[in-house]
Amino acid sequence: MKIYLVGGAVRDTLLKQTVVDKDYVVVGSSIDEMLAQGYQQVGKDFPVFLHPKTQQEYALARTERKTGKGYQGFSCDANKDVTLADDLLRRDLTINAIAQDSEGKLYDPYHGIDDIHAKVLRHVSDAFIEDPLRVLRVARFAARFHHLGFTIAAETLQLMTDIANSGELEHLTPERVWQECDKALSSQSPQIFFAVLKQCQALTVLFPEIDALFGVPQPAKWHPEIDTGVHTLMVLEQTSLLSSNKAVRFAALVHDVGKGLTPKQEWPKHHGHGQKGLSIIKALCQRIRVPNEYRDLALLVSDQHQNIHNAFELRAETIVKLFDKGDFWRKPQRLTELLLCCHGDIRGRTGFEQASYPQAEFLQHCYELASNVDVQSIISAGYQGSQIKSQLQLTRSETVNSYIKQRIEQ
Ligand SMILES: Nc1ccn([C@@H]2O[C@H](COP(=O)(O)OP(=O)(O)OP(=O)(O)O)[C@@H](O)[C@H]2O)c(=O)n1
Ligand SMILES: [Mg+2]
Repeated sequence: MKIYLVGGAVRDTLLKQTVVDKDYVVVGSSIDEMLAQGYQQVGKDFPVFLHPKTQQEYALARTERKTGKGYQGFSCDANKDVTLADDLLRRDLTINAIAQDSEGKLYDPYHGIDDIHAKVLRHVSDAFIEDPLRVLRVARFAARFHHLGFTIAAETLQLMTDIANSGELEHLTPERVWQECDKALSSQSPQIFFAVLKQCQALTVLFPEIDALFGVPQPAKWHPEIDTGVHTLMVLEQTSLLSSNKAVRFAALVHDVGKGLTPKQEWPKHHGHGQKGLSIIKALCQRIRVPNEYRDLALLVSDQHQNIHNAFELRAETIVKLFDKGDFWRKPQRLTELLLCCHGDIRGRTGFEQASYPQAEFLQHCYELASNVDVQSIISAGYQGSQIKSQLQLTRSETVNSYIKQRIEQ
């Protein structure tokens, strides 16, 4: 048998990127032989094993044939005669179909190295369409390598569009969709993931809530880019530049989904869109199993972003109530996360990419002052039971109020 390093590790080395995990392909072996050598089989449907010591993934070279719908409808053949070239042929992209032997020699029958130099994401063969998850994978690689200048080959984008239009994406499990989305959110340019899904018509199937924002206008005075879908991806881009926190990026993505519900006759205004968005966000998060931590921040951002933009017009009492509602006394980082999204929202407009956001500093200062109010002194002053809470709120509001007055006088 012969073992080759394959996939991400070879690609990322050639791209001079950090190698995350190592995948190996084993040619000329069998399940029994692998087990006899101490490898542990992990794949139920695929002959994939873990190395007894390193725990890295070793897969028998295989060919695949689609037998049913979705991710699981595969039958695979991993007999001893399957060659390296056969195995590489069934892989998604040419840049992922380069193998390297233990001496460092590269095997590249489908010209992945040329595509690395040309910065092209190109499918290897027609087998591409057999796995609908690849639509999401390619969108994710486009997001991950966007800063290096990578684009998707026209023929590959066409195949992705064909898959999207075939209805195959509907068979992907919610967990797989979220897994790809979550990885895309940690890439350098998450907005490209969604832009690519839009381009190949997969967005309407996978994220109809986001797709619905394209073609919805906003007032040109505040939004020179006008289109809400365009704005949404700009906000995701700008927020991602401000923060690598995936929950923050997700909240940025969905902050304006409520605008998709505005009746046409009210366009380009979107009264109360932040509150209208809440039910959409809840349904989206339930559908694709978004973690609660992401969902809760997204709900907060949708609900509060307009309020936060208007921070300088808010009364002290309203500001303190906002801190209560967001549970910031227990989770101070949530205020920071909310403010990052709001800053990204302001920057995610044509011509505002460098805008500062004084509301953030202002509210952070209000928060610090309010959280310094000492509960103990309220208790010592003789307040009891529910009085403590209302007195605490009152004192916090007074503290914030004197800061506001002092700011205005300056
Ligand atoms: N749906 C899929 C999943 C994986 N692969 C192949 O299996 C390899 C390993 O898959 P994976 O570890 O998921 O991706 P990597 O390309 O290694 O990228 P990463 O660095 O994210 O692990 C890929 O390179 C690709 O050759 C594929 O062709 N089709
Ligand atoms: Mg890998």
